[in-house]
Amino acid sequence: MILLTGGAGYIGSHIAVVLLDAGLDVVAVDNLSNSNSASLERIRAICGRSVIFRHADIRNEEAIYQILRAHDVTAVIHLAGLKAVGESTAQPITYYDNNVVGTMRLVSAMTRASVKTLVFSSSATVYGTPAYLPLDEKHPVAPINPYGRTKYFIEEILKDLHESDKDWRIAILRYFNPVGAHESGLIGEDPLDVPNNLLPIVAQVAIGRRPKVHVWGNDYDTPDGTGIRDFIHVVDLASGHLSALSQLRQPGLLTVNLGTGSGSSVMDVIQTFKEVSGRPVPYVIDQRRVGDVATCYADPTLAKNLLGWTSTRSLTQMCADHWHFQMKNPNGYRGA
Ligand SMILES: NC(=O)c1ccc[n+]([C@@H]2O[C@H](COP(=O)([O-])OP(=O)(O)OC[C@H]3O[C@@H](n4cnc5c(N)ncnc54)[C@H](O)[C@@H]3O)[C@@H](O)[C@H]2O)c1
Ligand SMILES: O=c1ccn([C@@H]2O[C@H](COP(=O)(O)OP(=O)(O)O[C@H]3O[C@H](CO)[C@H](O)[C@H](O)[C@H]3O)[C@@H](O)[C@H]2O)c(=O)[nH]1
Repeated sequence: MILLTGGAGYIGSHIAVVLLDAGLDVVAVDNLSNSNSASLERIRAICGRSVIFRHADIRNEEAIYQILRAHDVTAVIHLAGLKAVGESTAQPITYYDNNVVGTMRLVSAMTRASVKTLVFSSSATVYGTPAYLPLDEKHPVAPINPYGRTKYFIEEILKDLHESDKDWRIAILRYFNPVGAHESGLIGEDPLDVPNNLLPIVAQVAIGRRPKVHVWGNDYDTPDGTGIRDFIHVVDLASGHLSALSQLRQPGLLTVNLGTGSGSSVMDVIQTFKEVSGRPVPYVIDQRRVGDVATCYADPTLAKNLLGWTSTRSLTQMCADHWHFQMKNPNGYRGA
């Protein structure tokens, strides 16, 4: 049995599908602070079987311990956390409490239950401003906001834990920019508030929920002047977790990028989305957003060599699947 924290969320729901499809059993823990339990019903519709759901907070060590014991959990995939960069700057203590303290309570419960296999969701945001590209795992880490620092501190805590007890099997996965949705259109990204990330904004403009995309700067040192990111299909990202679990059959700690290795600009995304949706995507050029870097993409070689994992889905597929979910669920899971 795999415990999936944050299992009702965007990436968690896609990981649940990949795990169930691989024949594994899943217990999902989520406090639903940024998600809707409707996603869990949709998982059942896709896979023909369910995840077990426990509504709990990862900071509740006793509750997590009881769940680990009751379900004979052998490994944990840990996604639960807060992820909005701007909010983390306004509310740093909330972020440190939820993400860092939450992870400490979780690993304490795991230690008590003798469950020592952990896959952790980190982020390319730990690299901060790239000193060189593509970003490999040896690139220095220097996050530039509290959210990024929570990920960095958790990585360090997990390394210390592994140093202290070599029985631990830990995979730290640094995600680049997850986008898209399951091909069924049943699960996808459903931001509860105004989205910050590019794809959900573009999708909401294409469907008419917002008037236009604000392109944050077209004066970067990139071919079209707009920012470049390594967008990765969420289903490819999810399958990387299955590969990481297989690799953790031996004790050890690994830190691996999950990205495609190629970058697309903001204008590439808008143009591709326009093509796959057949809808206009009006945009306006605006000031640069504070804290943004010009270009960020992964060197995915280690993931290939160590995990035997590579991403396979194109930007067109990412936009098409994102659009499919948006069309089927114009108001997200609300009303589902
Ligand atoms: N989406 C991205 O761009 C991105 C990029 C890099 C890393 N990540 C990381 O991946 C993970 C999942 O991200 P996502 O995009 O699916 O976000 P999400 O908000 O959709 O999912 C996170 C889930 O965790 C739950 N949660 C939050 N705090 C909790 C707590 N204390 N106890 C129990 N549940 C809690 C939320 O309700 C939510 O369902 C996060 O850790 C995030 O930092 C995301
Ligand atoms: O309305 C928008 C939103 C975004 N952008 C641009 O689109 C690109 C991508 O922006 P996102 O906000 O979608 O993604 P970021 O790369 O800024 O950040 C995301 O990916 C990072 C990892 O690379 C971290 O995980 C971070 O938490 C997560 O939000 C940037 O050039 C940004 O300026 C716009 O032009 N307009």
